[in-house]
Amino acid sequence: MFLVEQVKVSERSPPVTCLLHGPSGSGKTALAATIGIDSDFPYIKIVSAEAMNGLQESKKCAHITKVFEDAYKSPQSIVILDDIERLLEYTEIGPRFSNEILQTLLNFLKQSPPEGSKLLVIGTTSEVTFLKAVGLRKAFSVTYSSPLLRTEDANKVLKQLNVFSEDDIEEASKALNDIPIKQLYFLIEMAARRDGRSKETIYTRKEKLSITHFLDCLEEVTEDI
Ligand SMILES: Nc1ncnc2c1ncn2[C@@H]1O[C@H](COP(=O)(O)OP(=O)(O)OP(=O)(O)O)[C@@H](O)[C@H]1O
Repeated sequence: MFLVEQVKVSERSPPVTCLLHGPSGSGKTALAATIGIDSDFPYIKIVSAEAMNGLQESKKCAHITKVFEDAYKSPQSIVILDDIERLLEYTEIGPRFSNEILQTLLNFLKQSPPEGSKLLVIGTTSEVTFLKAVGLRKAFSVTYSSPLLRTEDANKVLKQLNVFSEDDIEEASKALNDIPIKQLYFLIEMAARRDGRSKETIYTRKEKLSITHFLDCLEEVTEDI
């Protein structure tokens, strides 16, 4: 929430910009959304590849422009640029991306909002090297790396979720290291299915998850990688 406070006290200047980078599924979008929800800003908008699906390049630029222009009408706003590499239509093979969308984003990251309007831009990416190569990374004033879960982090998440018995929480977390939080949820849900239970039953803590099934699922998923 430091970022939100920084926007509130900022004088008229370029927008406060923060890039969250890290592996896919490590919680970047969730963190950006939480910052938006916890702020009391009247305008919060997520620009995502899903929302622009099927649009031509020029229409995508127009969509992004509209989001920023609407933000400028609000005294305090947050624009989340989710999965920037996907917004830029980046493909590793080639590599290819949309220069028109890149220039549109660079323009809004550098441009000062009009007087009376304060803006926080949060970008997320799993492809920070690509962003660096096209000059987008340095357009953000702050960068934050979203980490994988280590054993002690997994332990905290499992304690909160409370899907295992106490002893099993310790055993499960010892088996986990350096995994994205999304993969932890995936494993829990996979183990629940194998147990013949719905994920709702597990998450609502009506029944505990079998550690044996969980560890089997972990082994299978790790083998697949
Ligand atoms: N702090 C958290 N506590 C609980 N669940 C979380 C947390 N952060 C993320 N999650 C969950 O983990 C999953 C993945 O999170 P998210 O989509 O934010 O990752 P991401 O890094 O943006 O992934 P991608 O790069 O693939 O878009 C989501 O289902 C989300 O609800």
